[in-house]
Amino acid sequence: MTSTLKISRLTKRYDSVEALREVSLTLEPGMRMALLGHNGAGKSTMMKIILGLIPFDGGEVSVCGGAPGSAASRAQVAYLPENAAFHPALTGEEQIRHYLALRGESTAQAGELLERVGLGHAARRRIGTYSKGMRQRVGLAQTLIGRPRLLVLDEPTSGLDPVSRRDFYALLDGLAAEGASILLSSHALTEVEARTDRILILSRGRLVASGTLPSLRQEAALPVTLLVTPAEGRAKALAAALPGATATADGRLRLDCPQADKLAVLARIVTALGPQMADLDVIPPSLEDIYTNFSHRDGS
Ligand SMILES: Nc1ncnc2c1ncn2[C@@H]1O[C@H](COP(=O)(O)OP(=O)(O)OP(=O)(O)O)[C@@H](O)[C@H]1O
Repeated sequence: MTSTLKISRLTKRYDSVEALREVSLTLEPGMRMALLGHNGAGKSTMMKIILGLIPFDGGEVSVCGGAPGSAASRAQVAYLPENAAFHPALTGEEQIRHYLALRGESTAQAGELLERVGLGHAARRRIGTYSKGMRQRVGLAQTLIGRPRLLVLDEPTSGLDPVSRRDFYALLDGLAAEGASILLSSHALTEVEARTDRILILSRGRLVASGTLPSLRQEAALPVTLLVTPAEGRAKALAAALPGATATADGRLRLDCPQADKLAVLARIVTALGPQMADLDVIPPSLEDIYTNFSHRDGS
């Protein structure tokens, strides 16, 4: 299987700023990858290099088998900038027809593309009357032109409401299922946690973590939280039996334990204290916890 994107030991400097330092990653067909990092971590720089918009200083980059910015790779890559700007006087359909013409594609597909992103009903309205979410969908429709193999999306859901975000990710899921690779940057960790397959964390230009969520959880070795709800009238007895636990505002008991001890601790609690409990929740570390952990390891 040919990787859609292969980057090895990529380094980029802007004068005195080292924006990327020896960053490596591989993106396979059908994979949805999230690029996370603080402001100035190097995410946009990496995207611009992939698109062939700026040169780099060291390492190798192969985009759909070609050099970034080459005609072959450009034909297979789509890009959605964070704040895509469109002509307010054009209708959604006119704008997409324009992009189709630029790409040498049949303009007759405009309606279908807008339908796909949920804008069929507004296709003939001027973009100047669209909401931010609707404009973002025009941008997404534009990225679908020519069935790209790689979609590079810079904070694609910023400013979208929860339902629009869910619809947006559902669309990405469909594209990935058809074999497209997706690289997106985001600061919205909760949605990334649920809707991507691989996570990269950049900090000050260096890749501080990369992998699936379970593998990053393991690597971070953060504790698992057990939340125990006492049975009626058993709160005091339960608190006494769990001396390491702290009381939460909603009357539950919180116990943190190392991931490796989770099953043993659970077995012990359930066997010894089962009748005193009304419920027990096991909460793994969130992507936010993991992100914070790796970012702090880097000293930032
Ligand atoms: N044209 C430029 N000239 C000089 N320095 C630059 C230039 N573009 C980016 N930088 C610097 O390179 C570093 C990485 O910037 P980049 O825009 O890639 O970060 P980012 O992760 O996309 O940040 P954000 O989340 O804020 O969009 C920053 O220190 C930034 O100031």
